[in-house]
Amino acid sequence: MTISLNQVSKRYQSHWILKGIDYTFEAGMQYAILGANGSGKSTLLRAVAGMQDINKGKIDYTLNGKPVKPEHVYRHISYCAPGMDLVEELTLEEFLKFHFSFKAIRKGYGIDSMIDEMGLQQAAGKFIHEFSSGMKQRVKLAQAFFSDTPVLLLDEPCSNLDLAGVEMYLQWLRDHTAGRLVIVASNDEREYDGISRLLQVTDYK
Ligand SMILES: Nc1ncnc2c1ncn2[C@@H]1O[C@H](COP(=O)(O)OP(=O)(O)OP(=O)(O)O)[C@@H](O)[C@H]1O
Repeated sequence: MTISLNQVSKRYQSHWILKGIDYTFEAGMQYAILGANGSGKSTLLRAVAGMQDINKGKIDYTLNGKPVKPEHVYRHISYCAPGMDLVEELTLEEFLKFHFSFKAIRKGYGIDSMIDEMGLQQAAGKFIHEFSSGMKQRVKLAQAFFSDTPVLLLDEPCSNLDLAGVEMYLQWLRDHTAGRLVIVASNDEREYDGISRLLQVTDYK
């Protein structure tokens, strides 16, 4: 999917956070959105995901040369952010089965092999409300990476991860992104290792 931003601007109350963004995220490419705390990275990523209204401008989505209606965009996007909720009353296995009853799973993977990749075999039957913050972050990353979508949007993907978790993330970034549009919002260099297309939100103030 290609996502084109045309003069996209966003304000909260009277304060403009982003102004006049003209930028195209090309299908199959990897990008990082960079900027200081509070500069608007998460806001921009949510707008790209169709989850955040904008005050000016337009965002166009094209899949295999055909326009996608904004109300259908969510079907093609996987999104992961620290603030997003998991269904904590479910066990890990139940949660993954629930999530992947709505979104197709990437070819060659099943619930068990995914839990293996997450390094959470011992926690498969445990309730998510009993997980640590780093374990929850692994689950959030997995439900995004292993969904069979052409777009992967990752906000601060290494939040709460230990070193092994960061390695797991970087491995997934190498293994599960071929042919997908990947956009990482970050101010941690490890999170966009190897990504050369960088968008600075401070250029749009
Ligand atoms: N719902 C909201 N209502 C009012 N202001 C908001 C809202 N959400 C974000 N903001 C403000 O918009 C600005 C950008 O926030 P945003 O979360 O996009 O920044 P960020 O670059 O992702 O920050 P960080 O690196 O700390 O995650 C901040 O000043 C924030 O206070």
